[in-house]
Amino acid sequence: MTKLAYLHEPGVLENLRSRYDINAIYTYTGNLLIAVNPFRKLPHLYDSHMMAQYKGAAFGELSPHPFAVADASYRQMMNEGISQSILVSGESGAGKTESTKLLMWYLAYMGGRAAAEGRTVEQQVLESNPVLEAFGNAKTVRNNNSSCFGKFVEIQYDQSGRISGAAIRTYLLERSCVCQVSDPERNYHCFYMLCAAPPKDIQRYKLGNPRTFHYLNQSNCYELDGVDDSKEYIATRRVMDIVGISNDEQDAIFRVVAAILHLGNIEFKKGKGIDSSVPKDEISWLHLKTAAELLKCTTSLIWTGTS
Ligand SMILES: Nc1ncnc2c1ncn2[C@@H]1O[C@H](COP(=O)(O)OP(=O)(O)OP(=O)(O)O)[C@@H](O)[C@H]1O
Repeated sequence: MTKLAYLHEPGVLENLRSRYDINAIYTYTGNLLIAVNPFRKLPHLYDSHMMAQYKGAAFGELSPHPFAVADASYRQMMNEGISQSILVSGESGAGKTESTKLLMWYLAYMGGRAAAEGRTVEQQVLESNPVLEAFGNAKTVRNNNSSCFGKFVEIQYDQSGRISGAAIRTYLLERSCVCQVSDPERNYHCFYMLCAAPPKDIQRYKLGNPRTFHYLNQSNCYELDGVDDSKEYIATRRVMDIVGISNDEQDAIFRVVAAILHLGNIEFKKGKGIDSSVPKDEISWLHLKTAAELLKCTTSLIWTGTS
């Protein structure tokens, strides 16, 4: 970009477009990387052969790529011994989540251990994404898998450059989206996954058709193209195992998710006292009791865990 004769907005946009037309979705502006979302799979750009190519290559020597950014930060960390940060920003649907995953893949590849040494930390780092997406992503008008939260991912390395640990901090989860969804958006993925769980779990969490829950039936969108919620539920459970969430904790988490759906179905009417209200009818009472049962179990679990 910096080599353009005229560095103004039309020139920048034209440059991005002409590169995009030849599938060159990445462009450098100095050492900043601009990514234009291709909205289609370009697997040849991200295979292990590509990772090997970028390993140790000087920044700017190869085509612009997130692997090059990750490689430069890894090498700077190793050479100077100080922590590095990569900031990924852009509007909704721009490709931040996908770009972050590519950066994490590369950083895990660089700091990975030999297979014989066990790969749990990197595996946990990479596998944390599906768990975060299950509970923090939803379909919006602009993006079928929109992250409704911010995250700070920290990957820690030892002196020799191997991954020694990781931490993910999430913030700003849009809680208001739980109660209000407008067509054609969808609520957080976890609700639909849980409604599509195997029968024994449906029974355990006292759920059923998503169309019967107020927090889900405000919109007519229940399914996503190419996504099978029942498979996603099984996959999320498996990944929760991998990242070290115990069965009891998983159960507590899904009890809360189910209780939220039941709480959403409680309607109120005016009570006898001033400013008081009571559940409107038998059905509302039933949902209140169910939510209480689900949450009571969760609470007692937390108590046993901390005593
Ligand atoms: N590099 C890429 N290659 C192929 N598809 C991509 C790429 N980047 C993004 N996409 C597609 O665009 C969709 C939206 O991207 P992504 O979820 O990363 O956006 P985002 O910036 O994180 O959005 P939000 O702020 O809403 O969470 C993805 O689900 C994917 O289908």
